[in-house]
Amino acid sequence: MKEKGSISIHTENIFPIIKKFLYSDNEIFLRELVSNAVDAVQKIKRLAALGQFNGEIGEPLVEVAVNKEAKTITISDNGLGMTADEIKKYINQVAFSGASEFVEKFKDAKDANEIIGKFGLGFYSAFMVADLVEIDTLSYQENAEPAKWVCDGSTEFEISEGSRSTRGTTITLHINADSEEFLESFKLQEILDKYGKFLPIPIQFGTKSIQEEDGKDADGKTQYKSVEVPNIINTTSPIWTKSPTDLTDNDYLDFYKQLYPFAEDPLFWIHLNVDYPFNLTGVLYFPKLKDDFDFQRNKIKLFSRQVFITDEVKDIVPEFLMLLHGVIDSPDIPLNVSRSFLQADSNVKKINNYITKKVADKLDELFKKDRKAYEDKWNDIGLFVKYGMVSEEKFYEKAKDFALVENTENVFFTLNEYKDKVSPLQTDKNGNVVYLYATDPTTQDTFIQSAKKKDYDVLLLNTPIDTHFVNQMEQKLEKTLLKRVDSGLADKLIEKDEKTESVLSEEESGKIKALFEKVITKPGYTVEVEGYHPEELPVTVSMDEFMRRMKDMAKMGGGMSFYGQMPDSYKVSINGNHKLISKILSAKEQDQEKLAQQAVDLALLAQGMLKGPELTAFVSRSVELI
Ligand SMILES: Nc1ncnc2c1ncn2[C@@H]1O[C@H](COP(=O)(O)OP(=O)(O)OP(=O)(O)O)[C@@H](O)[C@H]1O
Repeated sequence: MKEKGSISIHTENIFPIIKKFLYSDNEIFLRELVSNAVDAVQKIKRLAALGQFNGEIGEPLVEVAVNKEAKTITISDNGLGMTADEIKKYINQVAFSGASEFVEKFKDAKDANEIIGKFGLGFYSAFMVADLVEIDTLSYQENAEPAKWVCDGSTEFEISEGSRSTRGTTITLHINADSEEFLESFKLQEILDKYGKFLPIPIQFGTKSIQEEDGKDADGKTQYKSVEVPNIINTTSPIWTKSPTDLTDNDYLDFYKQLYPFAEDPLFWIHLNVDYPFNLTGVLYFPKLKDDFDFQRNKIKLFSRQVFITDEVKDIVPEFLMLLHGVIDSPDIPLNVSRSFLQADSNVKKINNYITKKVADKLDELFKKDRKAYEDKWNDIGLFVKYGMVSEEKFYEKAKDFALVENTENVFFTLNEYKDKVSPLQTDKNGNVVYLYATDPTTQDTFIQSAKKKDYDVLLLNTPIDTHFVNQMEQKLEKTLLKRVDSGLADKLIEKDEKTESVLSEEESGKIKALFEKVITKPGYTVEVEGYHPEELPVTVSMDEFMRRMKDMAKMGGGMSFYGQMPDSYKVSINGNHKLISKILSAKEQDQEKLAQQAVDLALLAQGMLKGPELTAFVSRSVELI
């Protein structure tokens, strides 16, 4: 048997094109060939199970070997093998209509995956690293003859009698000069670890030495000897392929360590398992939110039938869950196609919804089962939950029942509980319930205390996501306003019908206003004199809630850049009923300004806004006044 022929495509030579486009990702050749080998072994097992193959299957095995001298890498399997006709059918008839279309379509392609998957070119990725590829194969079929296929990367191939005497396939790659790095064992080991750690068939790569017991010495101590054993690089049944009922917490924790050896133990996990309307299994872990660096490094890994594909899971996993860790395995995700396709793919949307729902269900379960434990974890999971609530409507609907808010006394409430708690005292004259919140309890302490004096409650909303969360709550919760505790005096924040009358006459108010306007020389400050409770602060400086929020959003890149550019504007509220104000009014003319200045500086100081030369001037004026 000897035959020559042309690979059926219309243009001369696709391989230089493949090489050119695929070069950046060339390590995936090993993923493609090893997964073909795994498929072949799984197929023979299936044929045997179906009674269509009655011979010995033997121990399923895929072997990867490298020969540095000969500059070859071989991938052998004891799978179903191919006949010469099958080689012609599966290997030669490259599944695309023409190289010209191919070139046209993918001239801008950056990602090898895009091309390989689209055209069923897995096997041809071998030519990214080899300038000669051989297939030596013996089919499982009765009386099959071994066949050999050789191709040098042109469209010419040669089929002849093969040399394999046992069922299966050996692919030999003659590595090209540019790809000699792949002849290093450590490099191959690294690639195998990356893509093949959880393949379902044992993958052997050389041997390794282990210590084995070897009798006892004269003193009765156990002796050891070193023995060479096959180096199997993978775990064939990773936990996500098992049923949750067969797994213990330790199994999940061990697996987590295997995935992320340097990460701290996760908080909890979710086992995903669905087979309709799409196939998906996996385990998602909620990590502890300690180290930003870990987030960047440890990502969800995406597998397709236990072959690692990528850890770029954007579009498949909802964005707010990208901070989770773990694995997702689905043969239904079109892994090899372009991003725009992914976004439009309905399976991907369903998967996205499914994961969102599972995560919500799990959180709901934890919340209901052990509220205390859930609260203890809130600092870590709150970020996911809030992020999810602001970014996914469907998630909000579920999460509103188990999302927590924490007040400045570190007590947790659900949104409904909080509403019930504060409604009686914190409803304003228009029927709006006003939630007060602090973003920085240390610098906002004066205002928190002033709110507490009125028995108002203050929430702690001090994480980066809270700026958005505050807006979200205001939009979603009926007749509810959120005001940062330092955006005005408590009396002003929650306006009630009963008004404290100012003890100052109109003339006195005007005098005070003019005096303070004179001492405040900075632009953007407006002065207002009103009658608040005498116990309230004499002078407060605040920024309007709306303006400050918009500016915060602009800072975070929330698309409010218009507000970001507006100059800062502050309101100086003078409490006409405070005795300090009466004192200023009755002070000697020359002292009035000094006292007013001092009162303003104290207000700025309380807000952490008094800095530099102004702070220095304040200190020396204080000394003088004492
Ligand atoms: N080791 C092997 N043993 C038996 N058949 C093989 C082997 N490698 C490849 N084949 C056959 O060649 C075909 C083409 O392989 P190729 O990798 O190009 O595409 P694929 O595996 O069908 O798709 P893809 O790799 O893109 O997912 C396979 O479908 C299979 O029938």
